[in-house]
Amino acid sequence: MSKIALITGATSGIGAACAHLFAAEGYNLILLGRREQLLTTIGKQLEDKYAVEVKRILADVRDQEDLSYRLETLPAPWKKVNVLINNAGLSQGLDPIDKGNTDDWDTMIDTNVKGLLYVTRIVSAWMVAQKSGHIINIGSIAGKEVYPNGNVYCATKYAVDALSKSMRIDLLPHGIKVTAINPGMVETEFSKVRFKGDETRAKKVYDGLEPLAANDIADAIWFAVSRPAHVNINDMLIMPAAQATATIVERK
Ligand SMILES: NC(=O)C1=CN([C@@H]2O[C@H](COP(=O)(O)OP(=O)(O)OC[C@H]3O[C@@H](n4cnc5c(N)ncnc54)[C@H](OP(=O)(O)O)[C@@H]3O)[C@@H](O)[C@H]2O)C=CC1
Ligand SMILES: CC(=O)[C@H](N)C(=O)O
Repeated sequence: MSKIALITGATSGIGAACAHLFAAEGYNLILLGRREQLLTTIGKQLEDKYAVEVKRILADVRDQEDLSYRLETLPAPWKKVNVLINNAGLSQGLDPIDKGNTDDWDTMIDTNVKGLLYVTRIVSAWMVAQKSGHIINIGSIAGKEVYPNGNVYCATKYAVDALSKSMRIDLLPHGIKVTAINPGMVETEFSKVRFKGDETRAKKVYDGLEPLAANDIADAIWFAVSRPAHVNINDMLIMPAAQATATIVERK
């Protein structure tokens, strides 16, 4: 059987770009997300174009019981996952701490931290059993430096940074690589989700500069995954040329 990549949040943005790139490289895919129509369409496109096999998992990473059931009931050959891309994540709201919406906080913590942990708990155990694997965690520049009103989103990405470092230690004896990929501004559905569907506000984030595209991050992930067996890329911080820090950008 070909190699297998499991990608969470595969229905848009960085996750969908990874699905295309890994399929083009001949990987069979397990695609996970909540939007069934997109999972179906993307899966079919990749099967037709690249003659790879695709399993779709319609799941919310916050729902531990359902997620566990769906992963654990995969047929045994599909549990031989070579690459796990922990990409599902989101930001909701951009408010000072005294005005934040606590439901948004719960959503971000439950998705970006607890969801990532639930998936990793299961898939890392499969990797330990097979004594190989590569886990890619999608962090952020927001996990390297905080920015005004980023508070809880930044905290979740700092947690991802800490988890990447500690997973690397825990999984070292088992021959499993862990890579943290930390993007700056990437134009995806990210800002639309952050601003709850306000397309005008979302577009403004990228006004006057060329942001990264989802493919730029997929390329970086592929670079990390395609290194020789003795090489691990621990951490990458990738920003548009027009971005210097989380908040300092050059707009024309
Ligand atoms: N775009 C950017 O500027 C940056 C993004 N990032 C990170 O990159 C990752 C991907 O985001 P990006 O591609 O930009 O944004 P998108 O909004 O385009 O993609 C997010 C993906 O996550 C999935 N997702 C969200 N919540 C859940 C959930 N509860 N269960 C399962 N899947 C979920 C969505 O699928 P569905 O709705 O179908 O469930 C979607 O496929 C995130 O972790 C984000 O924090 C980091 C730095 C910068
Ligand atoms: C500051 C960034 O680049 C990031 N996309 C975010 O909004 O957190």
